[in-house]
Amino acid sequence: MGSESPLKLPQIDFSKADLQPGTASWDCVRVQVMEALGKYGCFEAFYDIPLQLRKAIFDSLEQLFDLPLQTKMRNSSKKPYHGYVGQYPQVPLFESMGIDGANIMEKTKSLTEVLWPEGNPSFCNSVQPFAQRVAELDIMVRRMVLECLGLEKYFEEHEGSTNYLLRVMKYKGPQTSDAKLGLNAHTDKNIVTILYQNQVDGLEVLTKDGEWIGVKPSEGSFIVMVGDSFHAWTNGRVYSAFHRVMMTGNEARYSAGLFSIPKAGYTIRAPEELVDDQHPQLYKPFDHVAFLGYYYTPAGQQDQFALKTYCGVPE
Ligand SMILES: O=C(O)CCC(=O)C(=O)O
Ligand SMILES: [Fe+2]
Repeated sequence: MGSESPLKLPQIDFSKADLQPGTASWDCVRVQVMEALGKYGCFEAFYDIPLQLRKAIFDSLEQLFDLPLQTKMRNSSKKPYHGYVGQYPQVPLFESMGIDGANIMEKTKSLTEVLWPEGNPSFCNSVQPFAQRVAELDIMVRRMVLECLGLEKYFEEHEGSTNYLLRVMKYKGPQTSDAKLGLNAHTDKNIVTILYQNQVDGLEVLTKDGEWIGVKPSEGSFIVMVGDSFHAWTNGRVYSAFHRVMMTGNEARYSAGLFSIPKAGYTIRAPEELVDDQHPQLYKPFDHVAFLGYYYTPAGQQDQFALKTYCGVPE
């Protein structure tokens, strides 16, 4: 089925002022989160970000992608997919820039200086607060999942084991009403991804039943999505969904994804509480950086089930 499918992602309201652990509204949201992430691997979150910041972030993205290619390419990184990525013949509409540690002002500032040696305070002053605010949502979601699994004792370890990468994307409009591939179908490899987009839709999510849902977030809402590492850590209790971007029309789509990513040296291992006869262990413990070593080989890039190939436990 195409993106005309009437299916919709679950919508969850995080905009209540008192959404704190231990409150009745927290417990109510947490049940919805667990249900959505178990079933779809993602949901739409209503979450307040000041209107001014929302506008500023898209102004910053436009400025960034309008820079000359040579300038954008100055953001190179040893870590795969953390620097500038684009100009791929298979996905000609797509380009993306990684902002490693975007929630930390020093880090965002140093990338800003690479791109704009003359300075660009409005860029840091939109990107850093945006990433910080979205990181708070990431933490809430992860805490809720751990609580639902009765594993809150692991929360601090879990929280301390990740870094944030803000990856911002531009997809050119294909100038046609035929849907063109913006980004290949994939599952994210990290813990949790939180996506925010402008008014141009294009994201599609594959359900467990094999139907593509066209995602049409309301203005100002976010898409929260589980990555393979969280799926593995929970021994499958949360699902990591395939998703892709399909583009039509003339307008450019801008999106920003905050990725929580396991730190190098942290072994992802499902806690013993989550492994039993009904729930046999799905993956052997693995190091995320080593796994990416496989994923970014030519074979890994062709492999839709890279994590399973890399460390899946045979049934
Ligand atoms: O642009 C989007 O909405 C999706 C991007 C995405 O899936 C990714 O960067 O992993
Ligand atoms: Fe993705």
